[in-house]
Amino acid sequence: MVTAQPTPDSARRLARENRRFFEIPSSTLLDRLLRLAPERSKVLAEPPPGSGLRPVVGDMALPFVGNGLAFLRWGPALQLDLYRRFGPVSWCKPLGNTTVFVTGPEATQVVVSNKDKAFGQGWDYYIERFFPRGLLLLQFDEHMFHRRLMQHAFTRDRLDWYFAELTTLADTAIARWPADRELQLYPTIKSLTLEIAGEIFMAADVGPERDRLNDAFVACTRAPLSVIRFPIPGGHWRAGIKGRKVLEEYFYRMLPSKRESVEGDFFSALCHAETEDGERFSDEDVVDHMIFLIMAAHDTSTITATTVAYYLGKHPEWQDRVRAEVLARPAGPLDIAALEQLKTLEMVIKECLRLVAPVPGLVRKTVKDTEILGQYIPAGVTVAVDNWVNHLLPEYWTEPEQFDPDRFSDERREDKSHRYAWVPFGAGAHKCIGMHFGMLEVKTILDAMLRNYEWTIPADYEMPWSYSSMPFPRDGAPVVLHRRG
Ligand code: HEM
Repeated sequence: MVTAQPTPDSARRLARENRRFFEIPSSTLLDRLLRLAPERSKVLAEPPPGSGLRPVVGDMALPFVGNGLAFLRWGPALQLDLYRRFGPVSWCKPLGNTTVFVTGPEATQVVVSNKDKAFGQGWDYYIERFFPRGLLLLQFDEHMFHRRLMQHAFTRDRLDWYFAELTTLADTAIARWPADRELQLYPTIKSLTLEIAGEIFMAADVGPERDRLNDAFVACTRAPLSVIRFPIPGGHWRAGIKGRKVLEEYFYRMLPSKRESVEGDFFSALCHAETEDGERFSDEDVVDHMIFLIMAAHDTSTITATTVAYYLGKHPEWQDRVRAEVLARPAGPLDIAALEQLKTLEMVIKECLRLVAPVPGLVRKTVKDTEILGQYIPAGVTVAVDNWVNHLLPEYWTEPEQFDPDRFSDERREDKSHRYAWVPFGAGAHKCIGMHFGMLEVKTILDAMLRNYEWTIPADYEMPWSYSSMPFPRDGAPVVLHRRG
C-alpha cells in the first residue's frame, strides 16, 4: 500500500539515492584502482600568438583508453569531477578520440547557438557506422533542408493520429502486465515502445519480427561505445553491423508499399513529404531516417518511462499525487489535450529527465579554429556538451541530489535559472524534433500504469545504471506491480 509523507529517515535516504551521479565510488577494487591513476595534465593546443585565448587543459588519465573506462563506470560523476578540477572546458582522449568536454550552461550556449558556425556534427565517430545519414548526423544547410522536410511528420494533425493509435495500444498492453510478481520493467516498457513504434512509425504489426528488430536496435545502440571498434566475433561492434543489416533489409522490404499508399504513420509521412519546389526524400533517405528516428524515439522514451516509474516507486507520496491527478481527469478518450493537462505528471517527468538524461551528451566537431569562453579549440576535434551535468550543478539547482519535482512548479521554475540549465532534449539547430511526441508518449504510459497499478521500490534498492551508451538499468529494473481494486 502506498504511504504519505517522507520521514526524516527517508529524507536522509533520499539524499543518498542519487549520490552515484555526484560522487565517484570507491566500493569496488576497480574503482579504487582507477581513482589511484595519477593526474596527467596536458594542454590540448597552444592558442595562436596574440589571440588572447587560453589553452584548454585536461587530464590524459590512463594510457590508450584515456578516461573512457572511468566514464563507463562513473558516468556523470566523472564529468562533474572534471568540471570541478578544470572548469567548464577540459579535454581527454577517451577511446582514442580527442574530445573537448563542455559543461555548464554558459559553455553549452556557445556550442549550441553556434554563432560562427564552428561546430558541425560530431556523432559520426560514434554512430555513423550504425546510423548513417540520420538527421542528427547531417549538418548545416543539408541538415536544415532534411529537418524542414521531416517536420511534415510532426504536424498537429499527424500527432493527433499517432495518439489516437498510441493510447489504445498502451492501455491494452499495460492492463495485461503481470501483477503481484516481479516484473523486469525496463525490457517490458522497451517491448511496448517498440510495438508503439511499429504501429505509429510504420502502421505495421511488427509482432512476428519484434524480437529480431528489437535485438537489432539494441545491437546498433550498444555498439558505438565499444572499446574494441572492430568486428571481432562476439564483440558489440560486429553485433551492431549485423543489426544494421537486419534493419535495412526490413525497411527496404516495406518501402514499396509505403510509397504507394498514403497513410497516417511516420513512414508514410516521410515517403510523401514534399517541399514547395517538389523536392522529396530518396529511398535511401527514407530508410536512413526511419532507422534513426525509431532508435531516437524508442530508447529515450523507454529510459524516461522507466526512470519515472522508479522514482514514483521510491517516492510514494508523489505516486499518490500523480495518480490523484490522473484519476481526476474528466471521462472521455485520452487525447493530446487531456495529456497536456497532466501538470503534476509533467513536473515529475521533467525532474526525472533532469536526474537521468537519456541522451547524456551532445556531440559536435569543430570545422574551424574557434573558442569557448576564451579558451582555444582547434579545428577537427570532437566537442561533447555534458548536458546531463548541467542538471546537477548546485549553482543552478537547489539541492540537486534530491528528487524534487516541485522545482518545476510555476512558483519555482528552477529550470529558468539559465536557458541552458535544463537541456535533456538538447538545444539549437539539432534540438530534439520529437520532444513533444516523447513527452506525450511517456505520459500515456505512466497514465495507464497509474490507473492500473500501485508499486513501491524497496528503500535499500538503488538502480544500477549502465553508462555504456544511453543510461539504462543493468538489472532490468525489477518491480512488483499490485493491481488496483
Ligand atoms: C524523452 C524522450 C527523448 C529525449 C530525452 C530526446 C533527446 C534528444 C536530444 C538530447 C537530442 C539532441 C542531440 C544533439 O544535439 O546532439 C535529440 C535529437 C533528436 N531526437 Fe530526440 N529525444 C527524445 C525523444 C524523441 C522522439 C520520440 C523522437 C522521434 C519521434 C526523437 C527524434 C529525434 C531526432 C530525429 C533528433 C535529431 C534532431 C536533429 O538533428 O535535428 N526524439 N533528442
